Amino acid sequence: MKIKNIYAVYFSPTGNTKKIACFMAEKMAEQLNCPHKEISFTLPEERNQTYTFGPDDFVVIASPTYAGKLPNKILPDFKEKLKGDGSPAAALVTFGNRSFDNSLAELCAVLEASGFQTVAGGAFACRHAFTDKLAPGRPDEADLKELAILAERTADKLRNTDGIFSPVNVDGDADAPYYVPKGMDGQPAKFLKAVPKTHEELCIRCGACARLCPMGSIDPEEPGNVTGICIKCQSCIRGCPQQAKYFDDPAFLSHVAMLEENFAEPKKNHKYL
Ligand SMILES: Cc1cc2nc3c(=O)[nH]c(=O)nc-3n(C[C@H](O)[C@H](O)[C@H](O)COP(=O)(O)O)c2cc1C
Repeated sequence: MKIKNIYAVYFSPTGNTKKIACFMAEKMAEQLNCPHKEISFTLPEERNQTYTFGPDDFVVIASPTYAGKLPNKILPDFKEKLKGDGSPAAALVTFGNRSFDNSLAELCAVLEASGFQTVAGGAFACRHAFTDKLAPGRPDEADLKELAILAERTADKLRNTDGIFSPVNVDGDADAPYYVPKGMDGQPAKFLKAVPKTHEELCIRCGACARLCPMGSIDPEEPGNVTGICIKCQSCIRGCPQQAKYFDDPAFLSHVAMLEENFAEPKKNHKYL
């Protein structure tokens, strides 16, 4: 089949998923000799509109893994705002070196239900949003090389098929429950209500945290005020030029310590065609 446009669509609060999605789209565009565009699905205003793709668009759709699945507060947008018309798609997830569990299976199921044909899938280990000690520096050159090969093989699959694909078969169960985060004591770590704090003496009121928050939950006038839901994505923490944001919730910190203790061994990427 002939592809006319390639899109990279990503939800990516701390940048890893964007990197993976855009790299795959760029490589696919080189392979198939067509233009590529990126669509960020990260900020509230970016998730307000519906994106509809045609049968000769190839769409790379990428999400981070949160608690072993797709981020639950973004799931409704993934389901309702992305529409395909038999559009071939690559489903990609990133994960922070613990496990992608069921996120890729869930993404594939959502895309198939929304009119996409999943022709390729991938789960790529990336630096954990919570800590630089898990998968530090990833995605690195070796990861991108693997992704380039996946792009090459996906392009071959598109060239050699008439436009009808059976859904890609990935690991995981789309209907499985969320992973329950544990603390250092092995017990569930309950930090659902934790919100980022602000070192007022460092904050220069630049508004970066408010602009970057995917939930629009930070008051731009008073960045110490969290006015809505916090999904713990770490966008404000990593995007603050003053390092003025932090989490001090004991259950959250205990979960991060548990991850650092038990999930430091580098994980491999998974690719599906
Ligand atoms: C709230 C939250 C939950 C996460 N849950 C998992 C998980 O279950 N397994 C895992 O390996 N990584 C997990 N991670 C790590 C992210 O999947 C990883 O850092 C991802 O690459 C972040 O994508 P981004 O840089 O595009 O924001 C989680 C991160 C956050 C913020």
